[in-house]
Amino acid sequence: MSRTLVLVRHGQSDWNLKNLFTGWRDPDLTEKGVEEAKAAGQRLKAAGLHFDLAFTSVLSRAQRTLSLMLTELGQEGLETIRDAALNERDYGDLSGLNKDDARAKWGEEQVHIWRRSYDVPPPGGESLKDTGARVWPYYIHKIQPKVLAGGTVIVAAHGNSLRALIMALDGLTGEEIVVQELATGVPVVYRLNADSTVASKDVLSA
Ligand SMILES: O=C(O)[C@@H](CO)OP(=O)(O)O
Repeated sequence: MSRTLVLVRHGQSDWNLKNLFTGWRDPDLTEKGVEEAKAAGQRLKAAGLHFDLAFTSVLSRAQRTLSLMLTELGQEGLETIRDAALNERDYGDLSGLNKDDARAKWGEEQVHIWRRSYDVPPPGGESLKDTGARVWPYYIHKIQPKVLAGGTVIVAAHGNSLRALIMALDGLTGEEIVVQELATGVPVVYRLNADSTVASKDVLSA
């Protein structure tokens, strides 16, 4: 029984590089992002992982990251389910704004609250709690059953949709998740027990 779940945040996007709030906007990967995705695939291969199913969002940066990893793994044709439930948190009115310009306008503290607090949404957007409200049911109903059936499953998604998932898997509180960051292109490998609790967690960093 493999019961393995791998989470990977997409490689650097063009808007990560430009320091813009991205959310549901759809920039492509940068060259660095492409290299990060390939390196993630190589690390998964070196760890001996072979996947039964993939999940990703409907956004290009996550889909392309998945496709680049699967090419490295020699699994280009892997069955893949794409769903907006795994999209990045919606940044609302901040989408497309420069993060430093936002700090200059609203102050460092307010921008940090919008970016990292658990339940304060940015104007017109989603808080991490709101993001979890769509990610957690999707995980419980669609992803977890495949893992508990013994599968090896990869999820290529986004900084905040994956932080919401990690909060649930690791049993973190709203205060504890605030300081958790997720690097681009770094696979996090969970092995689950039959009762769905986490048996082990390994971060495959460079
Ligand atoms: O802009 C975004 O959508 C996210 C992820 O890049 O940024 P933040 O780190 O502010 O949550």
